[in-house]
Amino acid sequence: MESRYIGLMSGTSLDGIDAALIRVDADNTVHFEHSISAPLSPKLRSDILQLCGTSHEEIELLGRTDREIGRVFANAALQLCESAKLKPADITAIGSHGQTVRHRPPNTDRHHEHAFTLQIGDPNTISELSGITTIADFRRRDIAAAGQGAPLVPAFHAAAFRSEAEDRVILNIGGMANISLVKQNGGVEGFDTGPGNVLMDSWINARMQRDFDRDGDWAASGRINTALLQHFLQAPYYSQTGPKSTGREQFNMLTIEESLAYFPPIAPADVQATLLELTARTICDAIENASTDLAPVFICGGGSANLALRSRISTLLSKRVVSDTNQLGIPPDWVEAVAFAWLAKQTLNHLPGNVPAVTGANGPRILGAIYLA
Ligand SMILES: Nc1ncnc2c1ncn2[C@@H]1O[C@H](COP(=O)(O)OP(=O)(O)OP(=O)(O)O)[C@@H](O)[C@H]1O
Ligand SMILES: CC(=O)N[C@H]1[C@@H]2OC[C@@H](O2)[C@@H](O)[C@@H]1O[C@H](C)C(=O)O
Repeated sequence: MESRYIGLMSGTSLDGIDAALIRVDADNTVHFEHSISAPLSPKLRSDILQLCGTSHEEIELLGRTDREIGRVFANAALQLCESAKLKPADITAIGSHGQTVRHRPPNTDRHHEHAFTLQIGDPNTISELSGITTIADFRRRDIAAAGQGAPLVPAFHAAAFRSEAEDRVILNIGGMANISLVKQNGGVEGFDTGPGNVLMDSWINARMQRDFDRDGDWAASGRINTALLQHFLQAPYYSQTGPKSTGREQFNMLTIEESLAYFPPIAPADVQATLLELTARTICDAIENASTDLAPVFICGGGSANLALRSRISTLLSKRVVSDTNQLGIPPDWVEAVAFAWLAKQTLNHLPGNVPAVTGANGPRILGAIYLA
């Protein structure tokens, strides 16, 4: 029997809520059917940013924002149903990623007993207001099993994008960037490579009050500062081996400013050009190390629309075919939300959603909790 799921995602970039509708056939084939994006109000965006920072936090703001995100996520799900001419009763479940406000995975200075990750967007509220069973809190079970809690999309990439003819690299460029190496033999590897759009977004926001550098035009107008690039590349994250995951805690405006303090003033456009080069280089180095047999690369996430970044990635990976997930049937902007719709299906069917080889968890785990309608 076929069933329908909704995936709700608000990522590190804070550019809005992505809501995607999938249909899953009796043979488990996933079809991307419909999508909408819903904005975050300036007030909610600024509250979330405050919670992502390490100062001025308070339980009141956390509790209030958790409920507010629950409300806007529920509305996004209802709007998606309306737009797809479906009733809430037609949807088996929502998979809600929520909004990450802190990600402290286990790593060299934090053992798994002290690791935690926090995604907010109250699933009780989503279930109550939408009338749709909601599955949420996907990452914390993996952390409890000594995993990174991220990235979680590799299991979906393997289920949806595997080819029997070739290995494939799926590159997601969101706020952070992550790769999945989907092997033709059924295996999958993956990790966060480091910054995706987050550093370029932060810099243009600080200097030009724009949310992002459209098409990478500003970066393309500047020149790469080699010394600054080398300085950025020394961040320990890039040379760490996986399992590894990261977030705004490690890559943010403060980390840019700390590096700039070592140098005489650098033209802002040159800084942007250098940040784009850093992003492209760290992504491509990670791909070359993970996949030595020139597997083709399929890009997804908002960064796939950054023409200058895409062109630089294609140049650095010139021996490979680089395209995007449109070639695989899902438009780049919707892969993450679709992945959380699919993860909801996994949980509802008591199937694991993590890949222990990716996250480092002690074993496969059924992720999240179910909030019945
Ligand atoms: N035309 C464009 N030119 C340049 N950058 C773009 C363009 N369109 C989108 N982007 C970038 O994509 C970002 C949004 O990407 P996306 O929605 O994948 O992020 P996200 O949901 O926060 O992802 P994640 O959860 O993986 O961090 C924007 O902040 C911007 O940097
Ligand atoms: C903690 C968290 O929210 N991480 C996100 C973020 O955005 C990209 C990268 O960092 C990845 O680790 C993850 O998202 C995707 C959806 C994942 O879990 O696969």
